[in-house]
Amino acid sequence: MAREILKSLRRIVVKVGSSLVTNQGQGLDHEALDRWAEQIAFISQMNKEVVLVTSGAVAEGMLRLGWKSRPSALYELQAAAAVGQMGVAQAYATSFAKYGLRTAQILLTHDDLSNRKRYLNARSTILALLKLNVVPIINENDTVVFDGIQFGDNDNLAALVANLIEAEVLVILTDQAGLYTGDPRKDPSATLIAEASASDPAIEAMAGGAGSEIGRGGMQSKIMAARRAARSGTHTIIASGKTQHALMRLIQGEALGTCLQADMPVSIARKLWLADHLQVRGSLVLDNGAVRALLSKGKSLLPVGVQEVRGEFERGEAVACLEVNGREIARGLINYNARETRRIMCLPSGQIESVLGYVDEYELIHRDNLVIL
Ligand SMILES: Nc1ncnc2c1ncn2[C@@H]1O[C@H](COP(=O)(O)OP(=O)(O)O)[C@@H](O)[C@H]1O
Ligand SMILES: N[C@@H](CCC(=O)OP(=O)(O)O)C(=O)O
Repeated sequence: MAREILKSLRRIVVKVGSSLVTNQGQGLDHEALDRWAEQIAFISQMNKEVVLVTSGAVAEGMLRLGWKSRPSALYELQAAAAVGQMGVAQAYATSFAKYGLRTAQILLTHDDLSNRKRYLNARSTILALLKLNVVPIINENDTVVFDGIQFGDNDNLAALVANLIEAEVLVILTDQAGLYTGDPRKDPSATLIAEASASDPAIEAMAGGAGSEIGRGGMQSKIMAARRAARSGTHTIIASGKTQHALMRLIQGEALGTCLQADMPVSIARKLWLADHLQVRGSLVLDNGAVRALLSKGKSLLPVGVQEVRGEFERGEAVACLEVNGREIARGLINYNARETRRIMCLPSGQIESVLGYVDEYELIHRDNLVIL
C-alpha cells in the first residue's frame, strides 16, 4: 500500500498553500510557520530529506506595502511578491533556526525545469543542500513569470520539484481534510476519499476548480499535480494542514487525508521517462571496464572510461553510451558539453579541475540520470 512507503521514505516534498501560510491573504501567519518548522525538524531527525514548497510572497508583500486588496495587474502582483518574498525567506529562516535547522531560498519557474541545463543545475543545488542538512524553501520566481501569478501554481511547481529530486511522496497540505466526493463548501454530504489512483479520471470530476470562492486553484490543481507527480512515480497525499501535527502523524503512518497513488515506483518511472523522452544528441564510446561498471555494478559513468566522443551536445543533453563494437548499452543526461568531454575523457575525475579549471560534477553521467537499455 502506498502509505506504507511513508515510514521508509528517503525524500519528501511538502507543499503548504496560501490558505495555510497567510492570515487570510494579508501577511504571513508566523505561528503556522513555526509549526511547519517544528514538524519538518522532527522528520529530518528521522534521516529523511524534506523540501518545502511554500506560497505567501504576495500576501506578505501586500502587508508590507499597506495594500488592502489583492491587485489584479500582473506587474503589481509581481512587485508585491518581490517585496514579500524577502519576508517569506526571513520568516522561515527564523522559524527553522528555533529548531536548529538552516534554510535556503530557491525561486523557480516552470521554464527552468523544462530547460535541461537549468534542470540539472537546480537538481544538483537542491541535492547538495539536502546533503548539507539545509532545508530548501521553494517558491515560484514570481518576478519573471509571464502568464500570471495564479492560485494553484505552487501545486504544479511542487509536483515538478518532486520529479526533479525523485521524491517518493509529495504531501500537499491545504485547508480541507483531503479530496472529497464534491466540494465540501458547497456539498455538505460530500465524503472523504481515503485512497485512489492518481490517474483515475473519476477523481478529476470530483474536484472543484476555478469558480469556488476560496479555493481558486482549488482541488483541481492538486489533482493535476498528483497526476504529474505520479508520472515520475511519486505518490501524493492531500491532507489538512490544520490538523494538529499532520505531517508528523502522516510520516508515522497515520491514514490522514487522501492518498493518490502512483502506479509504479520512482526508480522505474524515472528510467522510463529517460528512455522515452530523450532525444540523443551524441554518443560516447566506452572501454570494457566502463561497460562492466554500468551493466553489472549499476555505477555512474566516469570520464576515465570514455575512449571517444561523437557529435556535439551541451551539458544536460542526452547521449548514447556505446560499446567498442557500436552497440548502445545505455543513455543518459551528460554533465559536460562535447568540447569539455573530449578534454576530460580517459582521465581520472581528480584531474577534471586541472584540465578544465572547474568541476561541475565528478561523474560524466550520474547513475540516477542513466538508463540501461
Ligand atoms: N472535491 C473537493 N474536495 C475538497 N476540497 C475541494 C473539492 N473541490 C473543491 N475544493 C476546494 O478546494 C479548496 C482548497 O484549495 P485552495 O484554496 O486552492 O488551497 P491552497 O491555498 O491550500 O492551495 C478547498 O477549500 C475547497 O473549497
Ligand atoms: N507564488 C505566489 C503564490 C502562488 C499560489 O498562490 O499558490 P497556491 O498556494 O498553490 O495557491 C506567492 O508566493 O504569493
